[in-house]
Amino acid sequence: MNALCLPDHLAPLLMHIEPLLAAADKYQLGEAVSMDWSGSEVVDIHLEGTTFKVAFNPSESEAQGLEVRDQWIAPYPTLAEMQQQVAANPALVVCGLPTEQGCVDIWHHLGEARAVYCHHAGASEPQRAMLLAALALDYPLEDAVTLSRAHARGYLESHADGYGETGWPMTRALFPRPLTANHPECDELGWASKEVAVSPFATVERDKLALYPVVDTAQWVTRLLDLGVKTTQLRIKDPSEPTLPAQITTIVEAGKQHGAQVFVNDYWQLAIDNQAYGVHLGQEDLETADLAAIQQAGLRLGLSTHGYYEILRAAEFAPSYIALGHIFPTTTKDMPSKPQGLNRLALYQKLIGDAFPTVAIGGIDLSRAERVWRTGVSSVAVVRAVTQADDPAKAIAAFEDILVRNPAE
Ligand SMILES: Cc1ncc(COP(=O)(O)OP(=O)(O)O)c(N)n1
Ligand SMILES: Cc1ncsc1CCOP(=O)(O)O
Ligand SMILES: [Mg+2]
Repeated sequence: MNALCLPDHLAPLLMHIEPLLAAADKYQLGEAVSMDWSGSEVVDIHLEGTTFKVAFNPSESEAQGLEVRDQWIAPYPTLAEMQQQVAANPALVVCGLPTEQGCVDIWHHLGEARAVYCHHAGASEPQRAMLLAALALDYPLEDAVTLSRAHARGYLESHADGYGETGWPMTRALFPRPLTANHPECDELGWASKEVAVSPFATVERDKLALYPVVDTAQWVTRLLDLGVKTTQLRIKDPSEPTLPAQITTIVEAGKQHGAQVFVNDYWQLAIDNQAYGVHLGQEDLETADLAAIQQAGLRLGLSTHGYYEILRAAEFAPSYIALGHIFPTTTKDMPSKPQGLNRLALYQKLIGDAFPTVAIGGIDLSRAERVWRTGVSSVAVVRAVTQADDPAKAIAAFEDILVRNPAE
């Protein structure tokens, strides 16, 4: 069991944290969290044998663990200053930095600062409460910060007009927007972004997007197309594979002949050169791949995500689909993040709604497909469930029987 221990001076947060933990329990969003009192001046969070500390606005002598700055007195520091400070200090978390028209939350990610921005900050105690509850539920910091802003806004709205959300935040409009080059106010705010702005990507045909096998040879792709699969991906992880360019040429041609949506994983330049149907990229590719070139060449773009912040960040680039993973444990790929599980998946799907098609991936087999499909995702991507099936044709047919959308939906 995880534990969240509050110091006495934060006792007023209890009335906000308890309903959040109750909601997390109801939606089964993670391990149960027990509440306790901290012997120190700061918050202690115990997760699977590790403990870390969170301090709000600590003085230099108190600083230990995460240092959350959320109280601001004019004149406020500039966003550019705070971006630099957070980039240099992995422990610093900036919440609700006031700007001319809103507020910014900033945290450290691999030597850089990342941020979300919105026009209305919401209420501060619910914001702190969600930050702590989400950390105790083992959400990564970026998701805890993002959720905490959404909850702060939902809480305030619910008290202003009775229509907001006091429980777990679900409505996209409450969530802040990541500051990327695609945010219209990015330059005006003085946020230095590494990516370039890009127009929306070409769309996919949703009715061809139910089963999405991901395979590692062109031979597999052509075999799947012959079996009637309408969406698939070539995922060869060795960039020095000598047959890579030829395999990409083969699958692009085969996809066209079959009227299928064939994606190329990773190799966006070869995908453009071959006028592929689409390319699938990961989060780390967003800063290095030439997204504008992919978009201008008319290729579809699928993006991997692993939580709230990454979903919102991916949405800023208006991709052709958003992949959500990994849902269950997998042996196909080493994953730095934890499996999301079906309940978190259902909430991500609700957040995205109809804005983008979604693809669930990771550890999905025939026994789990129906429960995944019921969350409302647009597609189910599988590796082993097809490539290691005794009879892949039979497995594909069985998936297709499950992945059927009711026409009324
Ligand atoms: C449909 C789909 N979803 C997720 C992934 C994973 O992409 P990525 O995070 O870039 O990791 P690699 O596949 O490159 O190892 C995917 N390929 N397809
Ligand atoms: C490529 C990838 N990205 C996230 S999980 C995964 C592998 C999924 O493989 P499997 O369906 O065999 O678990
Ligand atoms: Mg990749």
